[in-house]
Amino acid sequence: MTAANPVFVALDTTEPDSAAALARTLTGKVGGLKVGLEYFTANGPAGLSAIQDFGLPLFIDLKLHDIPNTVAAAMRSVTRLGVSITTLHASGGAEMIRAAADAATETAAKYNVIRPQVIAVTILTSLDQAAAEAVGFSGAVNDQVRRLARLAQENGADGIVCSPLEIAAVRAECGPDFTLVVPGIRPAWSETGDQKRFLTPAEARDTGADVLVIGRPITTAADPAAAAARILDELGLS
Ligand SMILES: O=c1ccn([C@@H]2O[C@H](COP(=O)(O)O)[C@@H](O)[C@H]2O)c(=O)[nH]1
Repeated sequence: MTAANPVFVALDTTEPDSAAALARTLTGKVGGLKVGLEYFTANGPAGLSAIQDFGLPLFIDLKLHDIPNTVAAAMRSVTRLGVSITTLHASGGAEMIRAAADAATETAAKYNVIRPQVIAVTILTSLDQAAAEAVGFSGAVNDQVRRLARLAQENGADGIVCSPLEIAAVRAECGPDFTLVVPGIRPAWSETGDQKRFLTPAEARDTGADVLVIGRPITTAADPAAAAARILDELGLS
């Protein structure tokens, strides 16, 4: 039996037609679709209609970060969209994470919709050690990510976003059932761009990532379907 495809493609565009075209061409080659701030601020919830008929789980990466009351209210709205995964920032604190997780649970039950996995972003993969220190994360990034992962887990988050470099530390801290969503994925043949903490798809998967978030190596390739197929091949899933 073929293992489940862990690749969620990041459809970072403002255009529903472009997102739908990519989703169409990548169906069968990716395990899920992710849209984030770029898409959601341009199109709102209505924009999801362009990508929800491909039979693939949807991940809305909103990285909520505000006071608990505000984030809980936003999480109620996100939950009603019926998506599989959504995000908030772990640095919003224990009370904020707990309020969001509870809001997702209550809203899913009330409207009989799928409860999204509530996933806490630890330290953005675009930050290297120096940049993380400059925003106040003192000490090794690895240790700070592990600390935030524990905070998220203790307050009801289903998992975290971390870079591939922290997977082993977080697994050791949080156990096998905590979902690790991992961007900062760069095949050896792709450009790194603004990602500072990255590994290849196979390295990240083999270290224990559950979800591999991959955008530009696929979406800006001359042939996105071929790029996705090449990644699947490297993962031994083709
Ligand atoms: O720490 C984080 C959190 C989220 N992301 C998101 O993942 C994708 C990565 O896209 P690439 O084109 O493969 O770099 C993008 O949507 C980010 O918003 C992240 O990269 N790092």
